[in-house]
Amino acid sequence: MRLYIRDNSQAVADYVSDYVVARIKAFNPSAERPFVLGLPTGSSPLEVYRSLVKKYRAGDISFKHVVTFNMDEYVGLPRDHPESYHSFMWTNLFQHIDIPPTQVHLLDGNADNLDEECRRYEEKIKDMGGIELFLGGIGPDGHIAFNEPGSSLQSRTRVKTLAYDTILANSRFFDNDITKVPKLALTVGVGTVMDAREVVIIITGAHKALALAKCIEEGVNHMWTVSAIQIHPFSMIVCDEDATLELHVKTVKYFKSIEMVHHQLIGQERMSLAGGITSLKGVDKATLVSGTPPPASPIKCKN
Ligand SMILES: N[C@@H]1[C@@H](O)[C@H](O)[C@@H](COP(=O)(O)O)O[C@@H]1O
Repeated sequence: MRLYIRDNSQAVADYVSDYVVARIKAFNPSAERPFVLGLPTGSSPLEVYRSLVKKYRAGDISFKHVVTFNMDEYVGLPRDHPESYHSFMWTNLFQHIDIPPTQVHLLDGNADNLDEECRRYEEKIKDMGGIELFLGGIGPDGHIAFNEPGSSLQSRTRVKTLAYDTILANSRFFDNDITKVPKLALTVGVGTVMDAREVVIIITGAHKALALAKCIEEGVNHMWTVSAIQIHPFSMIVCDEDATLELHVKTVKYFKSIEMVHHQLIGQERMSLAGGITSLKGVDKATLVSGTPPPASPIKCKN
C-alpha cells in the first residue's frame, strides 16, 4: 500500500484528480472496453469532482467510455431528495461531463426488493468485467462506503443499518436533525471494493486521523473496515497533513521518504531515457515504490 501525504485537502484533490485522469487516459477506453470506475459521495471527493469537471471542460478528458458504479445510497430517501447520493452525484459530477446516463450506476434505495437490488448490482459489476479503480472516502470511524464497524471484510453489496456515529456525522446534511437521517443504506461490501483492480482512498482532516492510524499502523480489523486495504495488491491512500496527526512520526517519515526516493528514481529513469543511466529501464514505477508489481497497464501511478 502507498501513502501519499499532501499539504492540504485541495492538494489531495489535485493529486487524486490528476491520477484518475492519467489512469483513464492510459487505459485508452473504448465502447467495447470501457473504464469501470467506482465512486464515493461525501465532502472528501467533492474537490476531486470539481477538478474532474474543470479538466473535462478544458478538453483534457472525456468520460464517454467510462462506466461508473457508486458505493452506496440511503434507503427510503426519494431519488430526487437533495441529499440522496443520486442527487449528489448528478449535481456535482455527472451533469457536467459527457458520461452517457446509461453508463452511470447507483443503487436504488427505493427498490421494492432491496436484497434483489443488491444482488443485481453485484451482477452488473461482474458483467462489466469488474471495477478497474475504486475511489473511496472514509467515515471518522474508518468505515468505507457504509461498511460500518463490525462489517465482514468479505461482505458484498447489501442492506446495512447505519451506526449511531454515522447518523450523527451525516446529520449535518439534514439540518443537524438526526431524526431526518435515514437509518438504513444500501452499500457495496468491503469485498466488493477490494475486488477492484485498484483502490484509491481519500482521507482528509484531523477528525479522520485516528481512523488513518488504525488503518495503516495496526492490523486488518473489522472494526476499522478500511484497514482491509492492507491486503489489497494495488492500493493507495492520499491524505492531508491534518489526517496524519495520530500517526507515528516514523510512519510519516517512512512514507515521505519512499515517495522522495521514488521521485529520484523517476528522475533517473528520465535521464536513462535520455541516454544516461540505463539500469532502471524497464522497471515499473509502482514496483519501485511498493515492491508489488501492478496489474498490466501502461501507467498506474503518477509518481
Ligand atoms: N457513505 C459515505 C461514505 O462513503 C463516505 O466516505 C463518508 C465520509 O464522508 P465525508 O467525506 O463527507 O467525510 O460518508 C458516508 O458515510
